[in-house]
Amino acid sequence: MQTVVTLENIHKGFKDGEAFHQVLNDVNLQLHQGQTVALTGPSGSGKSTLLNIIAGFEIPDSGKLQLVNSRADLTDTQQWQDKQWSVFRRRALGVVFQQFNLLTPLNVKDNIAFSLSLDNHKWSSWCDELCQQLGLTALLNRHVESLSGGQQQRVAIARALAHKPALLLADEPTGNLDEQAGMQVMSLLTRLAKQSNTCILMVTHSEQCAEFMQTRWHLQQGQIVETHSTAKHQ
Ligand SMILES: Nc1ncnc2c1ncn2[C@@H]1O[C@H](COP(=O)(O)OP(=O)(O)OP(=O)(O)O)[C@@H](O)[C@H]1O
Repeated sequence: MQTVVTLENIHKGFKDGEAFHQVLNDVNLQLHQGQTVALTGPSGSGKSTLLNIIAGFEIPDSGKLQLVNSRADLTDTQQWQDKQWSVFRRRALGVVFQQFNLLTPLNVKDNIAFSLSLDNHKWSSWCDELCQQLGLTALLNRHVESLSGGQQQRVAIARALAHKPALLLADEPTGNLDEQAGMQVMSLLTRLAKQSNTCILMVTHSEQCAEFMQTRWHLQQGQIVETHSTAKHQ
């Protein structure tokens, strides 16, 4: 199976006044095509930091991060400049973070189409299917700022999956939804990711959301201390 991410001996800390707070302390992991993982752990344990490192929004203090490139090989990111990071993000990565970062002057369709256009993709039947399954078809011409939090969350998911990324990083992707809507979105997200063979690494505090992923990784004291299979809904 194609490996899409490897982290070897990753360390990351932040200065806190005079003190130094070690957040990730020798993290090692691999993610493969189509694999789905729930990342859990106490508040402040470094879950978002780990996602930010994989997305290139934070640079590790030490260690090796390899990511899949456009030829489906793994590449060491140490020498990557902004250009290589942006190519990786628009070709291989989808993100659904807590702030949706939707383009508020645009409507739903243009938000999704804009992100596709960054890598010269056009609207396809897959986009129609995504929108239909996410209940967005009737909302395509609505400005995103007029949508509810839950509707915006579904737009963020459609935008993240429209280019069939090799990797989806999701940080509490159902955080703005009530329990029933959250479960529906999780079910859709995992089904759609399966259709595009996308690997998902999802941060969650919700036991029920975690059960939609095949595997559970628990982050504590800077390390992934526990891994086991969950996959209740597979
Ligand atoms: N840019 C930053 N500058 C300084 N400290 C930071 C920065 N980013 C994260 N931290 C600190 O690193 C630690 C881990 O933060 P992180 O957001 O990764 O945790 P988390 O596990 O995602 O937490 P939560 O579940 O509450 O969202 C926290 O103590 C946080 O204050």
